[in-house]
Amino acid sequence: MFAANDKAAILVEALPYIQEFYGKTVVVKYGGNAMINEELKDKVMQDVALMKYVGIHPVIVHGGGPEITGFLGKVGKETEFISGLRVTDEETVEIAEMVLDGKINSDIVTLLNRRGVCAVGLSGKDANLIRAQKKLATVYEGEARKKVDIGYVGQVERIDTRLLRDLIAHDYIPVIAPIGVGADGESYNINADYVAAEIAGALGAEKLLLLTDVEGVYKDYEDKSSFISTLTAAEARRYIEDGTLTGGMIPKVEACLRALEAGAAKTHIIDGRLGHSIILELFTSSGIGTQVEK
Ligand SMILES: Nc1ncnc2c1ncn2[C@@H]1O[C@H](COP(=O)(O)OP(=O)(O)O)[C@@H](O)[C@H]1O
Ligand SMILES: CC(=O)N[C@@H](CCC(=O)OP(=O)(O)O)C(=O)O
Repeated sequence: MFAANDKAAILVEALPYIQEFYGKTVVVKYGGNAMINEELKDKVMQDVALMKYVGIHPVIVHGGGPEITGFLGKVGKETEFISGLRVTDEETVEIAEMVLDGKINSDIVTLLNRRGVCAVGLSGKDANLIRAQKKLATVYEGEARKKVDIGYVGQVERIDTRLLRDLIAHDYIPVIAPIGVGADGESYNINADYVAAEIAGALGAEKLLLLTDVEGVYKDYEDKSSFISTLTAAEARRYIEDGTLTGGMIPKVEACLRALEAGAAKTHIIDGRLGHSIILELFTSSGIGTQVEK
């Protein structure tokens, strides 16, 4: 265990960060692949509660890809991803909404509330929070790229932040499921990274933290010594085009770039498998993960 002086040093190390982030908004994207077990989930909830109690305004956007895949499997439906996005027919969007809004969102709200904060669950349909339209997937083939129709997959058209700002002003923690609403009331399945990015941008968040199941970004995914701690926008774009980044890392890095462009100050991709990764990133001088910069 730590000696008393070491314990005090840890708290004192956090002080400048607590001062810096006091009163600021931090958007946390909690991905399905980082929801590994109950113990780890509770550590995320503790981190969020701690943020709240030191005066930061946390906003949670969650995913749940693996759980959606599990439910689709139970009803005999195959899952296909194109460039990190789920191909979503009418039945799939219904199941995705049920799993994300009906199950995962409510589970997170319950866990957070048990940690002594007041969380409020929302889908993007509530108060028209997330207006969406159809998104086509981009497939990169060397120099060429093509657009593919993947069904009820949405892209954010507009975030209406009024409800979020009201909730934050009254000390509630918004917990948001990545379902958008179209012009005719139809539901769109949106990758949670993109939703988190738009929300972080619209709220002018101090930070966007994307929790995932890797340490961060690697130049060569097979070589763990090629870890990148800071990625510039130009490098990020090059790595998407040249295939350095594949699958779910594409929306994640794109989300960071979009959040920066839309008004967020800093973005980080961090390892959600590591207990207390949020407070390690926020309150220690070394930080963790990959920071994506403008
Ligand atoms: N260059 C890369 N560096 C790190 N991860 C990468 C890279 N290229 C692809 N990936 C993949 O991206 C995945 C993270 O995306 P994803 O599985 O969608 O996470 P989440 O469910 O947290 O949103 C990693 O598990 C890894 O397999
Ligand atoms: C269009 C699209 O791919 N939507 C995602 C939404 C959930 C999500 O983003 O979950 P993770 O953060 O756990 O990956 C999906 O259907 O899996």
